[in-house]
Amino acid sequence: MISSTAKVQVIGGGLAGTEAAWQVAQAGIPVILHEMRPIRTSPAHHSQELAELVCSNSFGAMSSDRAAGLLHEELRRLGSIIIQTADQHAVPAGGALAVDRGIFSHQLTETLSNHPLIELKRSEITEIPSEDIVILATGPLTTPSLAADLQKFTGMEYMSFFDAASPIIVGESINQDIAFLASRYDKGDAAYLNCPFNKDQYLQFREALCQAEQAELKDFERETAKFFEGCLPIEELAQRGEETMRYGPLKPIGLFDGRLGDFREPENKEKRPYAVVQLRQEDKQGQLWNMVGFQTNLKWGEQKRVFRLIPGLEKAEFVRMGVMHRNTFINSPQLLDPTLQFKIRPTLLAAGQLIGTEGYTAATAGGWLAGTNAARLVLGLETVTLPETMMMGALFEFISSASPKHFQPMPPNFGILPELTGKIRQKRERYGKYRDRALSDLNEWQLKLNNKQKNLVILS
Ligand SMILES: Cc1cc2nc3c(=O)[nH]c(=O)nc-3n(C[C@H](O)[C@H](O)[C@H](O)COP(=O)(O)OP(=O)(O)OC[C@H]3O[C@@H](n4cnc5c(N)ncnc54)[C@H](O)[C@@H]3O)c2cc1C
Repeated sequence: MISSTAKVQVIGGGLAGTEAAWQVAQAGIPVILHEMRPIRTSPAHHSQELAELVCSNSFGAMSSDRAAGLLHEELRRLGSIIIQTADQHAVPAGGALAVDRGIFSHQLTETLSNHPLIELKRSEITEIPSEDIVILATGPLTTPSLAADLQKFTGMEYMSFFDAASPIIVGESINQDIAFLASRYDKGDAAYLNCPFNKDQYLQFREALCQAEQAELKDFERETAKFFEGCLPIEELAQRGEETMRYGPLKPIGLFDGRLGDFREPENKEKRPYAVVQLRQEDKQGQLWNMVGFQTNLKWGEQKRVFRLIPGLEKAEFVRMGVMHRNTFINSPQLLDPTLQFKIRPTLLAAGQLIGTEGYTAATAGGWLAGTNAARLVLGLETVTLPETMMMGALFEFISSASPKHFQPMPPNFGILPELTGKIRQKRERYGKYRDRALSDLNEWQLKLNNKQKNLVILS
């Protein structure tokens, strides 16, 4: 039962919903945040904490000359609780903003639970509340009953693709006589554990991956199975060709075991690995490591058998196995305004992967915008779109990993500029131009936003 006194309700306590609820509360407005876990869990989540990171623990490149880094910086300046908390609990990740996921999510849960204007309710919402200002942030694994109600409300079919998560390994079970610490091109700290293959080992491993048994997809899923090109299962990559993994997650370039000498010395050339599996630190203590780019749909027993063929992982103990599942999203360009309000009901907003944005940082940016606009609706203020520079950041983060077909579901101004699809080099050049004026534009925009808000808060 939904309280009739609530002004704003946020459904879903993932990255988008957590950010959205915080922005509403920080604007001085009471908000109910509905999160179904642990009453009901999803196929990808493992805890009952808010803002759980379901696969990698990385928010992407940190540097503000990269799309993700620019978005981080913009969100930081806009008071994002997600980015602020990520900064506090960062772990070494060679130029990326990666976090200790357990502490990160736990602290966000505590922070939101202790906010006097946030009421955290642990229950599944099965219908879109008809009253109040509502933000839908239930993510790619929105429960079937709410999804059915949303479909009824919009009158539109969902879109979907398949996505997968990588396994996590106990650090002590990794053979560190074989695995070596290094970041690619020695950038930043030596933050990754790298498991090196020679050519024979690589070919055997690929063969085992191609032969391994996959978990069953349901019939209707098999028919429609479209993978997300930025997050392909490792066995799918293995099947695409002998070299595919070596140009993808097993890329050896820039990685050398310093214990073997200086990589610049010609006699050490043949000691360079043929392929490398990278492990990224999961927690501050370095007790857990996730397998970078090892999303998989193999049966769990097969994952253990095949991944233990990786040099250094012969005795690996897994605390989490890889999983694959269907992601659902709505046709945002048709349904939403760039303010993330539904065209047919402006008091209903949506954010996060449910609207087709991909990645932790883009979900956070959408949550920030939906929360800001929900607050502005309560305050009687005009709703806003993301500043152009931030849209560019969102766009570029999104396209750096997505295939063109996934642009479609993004709302018009939240990262869709059709002329920018494809052609990575061209995108990068254009991005450079935007980056240069990004942060100063943001300051101006923020000032305008604050002034408007201040005036109206005083008036109301
Ligand atoms: C398996 C998988 C792997 C991924 N890997 C990565 C990655 O490595 N890096 C990256 O940047 N991005 C990754 N993504 C994408 C990224 O997770 C999402 O973009 C981001 O988490 C989306 O945030 P969100 O808030 O929209 O959804 P979520 O984080 O999924 O949050 C939605 C929340 O809503 C809750 N919920 C659902 N239905 C209901 C309901 N009816 N009532 C109440 N609560 C409900 C869920 O329990 C959940 O807590 C991955 C996604 C998946 C699914």
